[in-house]
Amino acid sequence: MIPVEEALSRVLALARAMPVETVPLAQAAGRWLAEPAVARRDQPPFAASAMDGYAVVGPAAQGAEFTVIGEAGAGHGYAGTIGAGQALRIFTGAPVPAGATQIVLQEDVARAGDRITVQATSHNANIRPQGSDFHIGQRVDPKRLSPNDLALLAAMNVPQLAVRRRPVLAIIATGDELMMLGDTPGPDQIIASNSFAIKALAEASGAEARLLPIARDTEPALRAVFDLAQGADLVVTIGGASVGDHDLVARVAETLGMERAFYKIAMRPGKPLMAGRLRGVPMLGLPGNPVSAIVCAHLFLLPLIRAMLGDPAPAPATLRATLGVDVAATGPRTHYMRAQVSGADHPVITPFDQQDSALLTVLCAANALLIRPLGDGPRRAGEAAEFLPI
Ligand SMILES: Nc1nc2c(c(=O)[nH]1)N[C@H]1C(S)=C(S)[C@@H](COP(=O)(O)OP(=O)(O)OC[C@H]3O[C@@H](n4cnc5c(N)ncnc54)[C@H](O)[C@@H]3O)O[C@H]1N2
Ligand code: MOO
Repeated sequence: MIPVEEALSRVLALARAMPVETVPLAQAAGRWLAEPAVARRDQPPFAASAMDGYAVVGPAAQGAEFTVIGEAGAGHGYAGTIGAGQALRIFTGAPVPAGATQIVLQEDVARAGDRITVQATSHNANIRPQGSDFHIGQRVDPKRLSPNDLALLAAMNVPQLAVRRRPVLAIIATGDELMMLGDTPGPDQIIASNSFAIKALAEASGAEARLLPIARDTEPALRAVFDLAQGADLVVTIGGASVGDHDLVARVAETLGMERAFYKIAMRPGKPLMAGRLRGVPMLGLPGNPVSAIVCAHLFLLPLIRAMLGDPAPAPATLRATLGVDVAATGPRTHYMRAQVSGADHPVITPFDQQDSALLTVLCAANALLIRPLGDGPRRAGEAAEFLPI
């Protein structure tokens, strides 16, 4: 058994950056930008009015009078220049005319024909200078693209983006007891439920996941499903990782040439995790117990996917909280306890009493994994602890 940190660094060492492809901006949400994108214009491209009102040569004090000589709207600038005593009717987003230094809010003037009288002194210019958001040439560096990033890049007039290709993840559930959702389970069977969590987690992290047929517990069946995984960028098996007579994953993967990075980790749940390189791509053998498989996905699969997509800091980001209850000493494995964190400013974390790695209901009630380091002594309520939000 190797420590979790060592296992993670060996998993990340399996990652190769995905190739780059170009996609239209409208299809780039959630994708990983691979190369800097560069603004092709200033924003705003001209000094723009921030308010509906009147452009004048300021400062406009209470009682000042101006003659309105024209109008500018968003998309319709005014070609002339504003001089002392003159005002231009102007609307939010319109280019500020030459000469004007202040936009007086329409609420702050009284208008009679083409004359306006300022009712209240204001020192706000209400003008957004040219380039006050960004300048031509400003870069957006590689990152995962949020909806906000897409708005920024669109404003920068960048229609195409160089992004990492999504890694294709092949998911192989193994075991004679498993049935596909929708089929009728026999008396000794359960639904292959883990695959759906793994698929959803991987897709939320930027991969494209494919559920392969369930592999029965024979070497030829497993080999046949491994063959179906060819072409994937990443292979994940679920189950069959332990020491039982029917746990064939390691044996079959090795006959297919898997170079093992490690097998077995000092963690709970997830001890029988296996990792390596199979037919040129990373492979993770997740344990079958539902919570073990899903916890291992958070700790190893998602960081691996992030590393393949170019994330420079792919490791899981942990947070700190105060223990809500006393906790017992840990054994020789780091324990990832299903827990509830509450309180935004001063988070308090409380693990569930039930920690069996088969309990999906407990996992679903949890919003965090309380990390109890291996070999740690008992801890009292009120002490600090680390957790991983899930
Ligand atoms: N003698 C020992 N027995 C076990 C050990 C051990 O060290 N010595 N380790 C235990 C630990 S820890 C785990 S975790 C499990 C993992 O075993 P496997 O990876 O071989 O998983 P399976 O035996 O195939 O299945 C375990 C459990 O999970 C259910 N399962 C499997 N796949 C799925 C799926 N896709 N969806 C939902 N549920 C699934 C399966 O039916 C079993 O109930 O081994 C312990 N045993
Ligand atoms: O991964 Mo195993 O559940 O440690 O139960």
